[in-house]
Amino acid sequence: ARFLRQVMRHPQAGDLIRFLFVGTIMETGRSLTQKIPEYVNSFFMVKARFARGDATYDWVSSYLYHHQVWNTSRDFKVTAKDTEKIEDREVRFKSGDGYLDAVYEPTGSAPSTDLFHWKRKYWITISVDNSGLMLQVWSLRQSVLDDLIQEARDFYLKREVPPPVVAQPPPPAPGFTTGDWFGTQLVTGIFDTADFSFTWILEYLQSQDIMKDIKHFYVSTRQSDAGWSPHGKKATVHTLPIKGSSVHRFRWRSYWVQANLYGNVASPQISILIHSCDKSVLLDFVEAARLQYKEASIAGVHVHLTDGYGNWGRVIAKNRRSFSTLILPDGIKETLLTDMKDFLDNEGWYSLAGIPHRRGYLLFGEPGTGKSTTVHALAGELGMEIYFISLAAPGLNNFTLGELFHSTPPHSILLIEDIDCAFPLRVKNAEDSPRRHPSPSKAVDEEGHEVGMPKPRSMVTLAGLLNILDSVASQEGCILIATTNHIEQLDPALIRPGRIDMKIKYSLAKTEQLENVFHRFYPVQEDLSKPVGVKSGDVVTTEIEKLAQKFASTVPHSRFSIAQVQGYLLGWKNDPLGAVENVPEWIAQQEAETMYFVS
Ligand SMILES: Nc1ncnc2c1ncn2[C@@H]1O[C@H](COP(=O)(O)OP(=O)(O)OP(=O)(O)O)[C@@H](O)[C@H]1O
Repeated sequence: ARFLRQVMRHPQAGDLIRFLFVGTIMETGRSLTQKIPEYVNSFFMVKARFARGDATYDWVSSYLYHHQVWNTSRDFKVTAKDTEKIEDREVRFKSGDGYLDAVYEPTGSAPSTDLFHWKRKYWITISVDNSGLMLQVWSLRQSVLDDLIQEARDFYLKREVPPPVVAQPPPPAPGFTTGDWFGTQLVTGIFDTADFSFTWILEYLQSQDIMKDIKHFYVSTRQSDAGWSPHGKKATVHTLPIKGSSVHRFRWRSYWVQANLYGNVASPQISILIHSCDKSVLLDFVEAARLQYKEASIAGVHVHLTDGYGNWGRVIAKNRRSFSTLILPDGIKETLLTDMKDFLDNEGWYSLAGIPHRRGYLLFGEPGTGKSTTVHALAGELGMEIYFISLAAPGLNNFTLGELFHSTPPHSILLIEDIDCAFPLRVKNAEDSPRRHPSPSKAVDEEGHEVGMPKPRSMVTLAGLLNILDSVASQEGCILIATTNHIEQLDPALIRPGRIDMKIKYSLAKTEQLENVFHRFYPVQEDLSKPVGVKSGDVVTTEIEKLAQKFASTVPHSRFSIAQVQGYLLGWKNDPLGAVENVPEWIAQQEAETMYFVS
């Protein structure tokens, strides 16, 4: 204490204390003058930061752009672009002279600050820098910011200008993935040719006129592939967008969608990016495409062909064949149709009974008697698609056939034409042998065919085919229809119930069928005195019935196929009288030809 008193008595000590005191007060005052505005600011202001790449950034910036907040900007990036595909936050000129236009964008390289009077009520300070946007709303309430963002979002969803292009997705994996690469505001679906959904999506995009600005095409006049044609089956020239040519943005329902077409002609791919967080929107999109495709296939019949590598490839759209034009002996058509409908309607019964829900039909008989025609007519009548397999197709073996069976969608018709070609051709000296086909128990070569037997026309073996028919690969809910001209060449194991449940024999034309074919060529309409299209002199509607009977009684029954009779009638398509009068000559000619070939 004595030391302290001595120090205080020192003349400079008082100055030092005063200095410290005044210094402290000044420093406190200085920091208060700094803190008070910050405090006042934060008290009267709500701040929000929006990062580039985030959906909120897109909403708010497009909203502000629309309200001309950046009209005062003095720092632009200028690029030449096609202004038909204009993006937000760009000043645009449209010259219409076919050249690209100059497009201005605020650079954001140096921070800039603008003031926005929102709703003539709230002042908002807006700063832009490289990382994004900063908003300061002059208000005590955060709800003002909430309202602003909500309004920006609503504006964004309703606006007519598409959102910015999203970069091409990485190499696709089949199926759906939700916005892994782009953040949670995008839902992405990838579709490639190997999957049926590819055709649905492509046709859907084309039907919405979405690809009208594509500039590079693969052009083909040969393929009748419904998938690629913008005008369906009527077009004679088909176009397939080529790699790198297309990114399309469009509005679907209330969402913005970006469709990218990429890959090459052999394996094109489509990715669909939807500006939404909700995966179900993508599922709805696919469903809409599927339904449209289904409607189109009700108008016609889609036939899927194989690509030789175990995949379903091209799709052909065929005209729907009316069931009434199918001419079979009484009751056959009705039996087939009723049986198939019953099968399709009773899936639940099959599962309760523990029986695999699949059904097989064998249509056998002479060529040209209507087996393939029956399948087409049934597909049209039941609204089903045909998946067509020829066992003699190059590249088809037990493995690829299994793959095809496995990837056939339920509720379709799997058609195997000429199923006998999987087995060795009959040889004369083997004719009477009880077993003419390779037995799984006999020695087989490396391709699975029995040693010593004549080579079959297909790489698919009987054992392989039986395995596939029984295996789980065989799709449930499918109708298998096999056709053959040589039922006698089929192994009994192949056509036993469970594999083939119903066998229908197709015979050469009987009298009633001949009459029917005649009527099909010269249809009669009640209000016309002449049959439709008939030119020959005196024939009137009432006479057609008599002519049909005469024709049917002149042509020997069970001698000619409907295809042969049809071929003859085509030569007289406007002249029923001529057809009847000249038919004996045609018959004699046919018989002479048959004798010539037999001898
Ligand atoms: N029963 C039929 N009803 C209607 N048209 C038929 C009938 N049979 C044959 N045709 C006509 O003949 C043509 C050939 O018929 P389709 O191809 O159906 O015969 P197929 O029995 O399948 O012959 P293949 O055994 O040679 O394949 C078709 O254009 C079809 O219009």
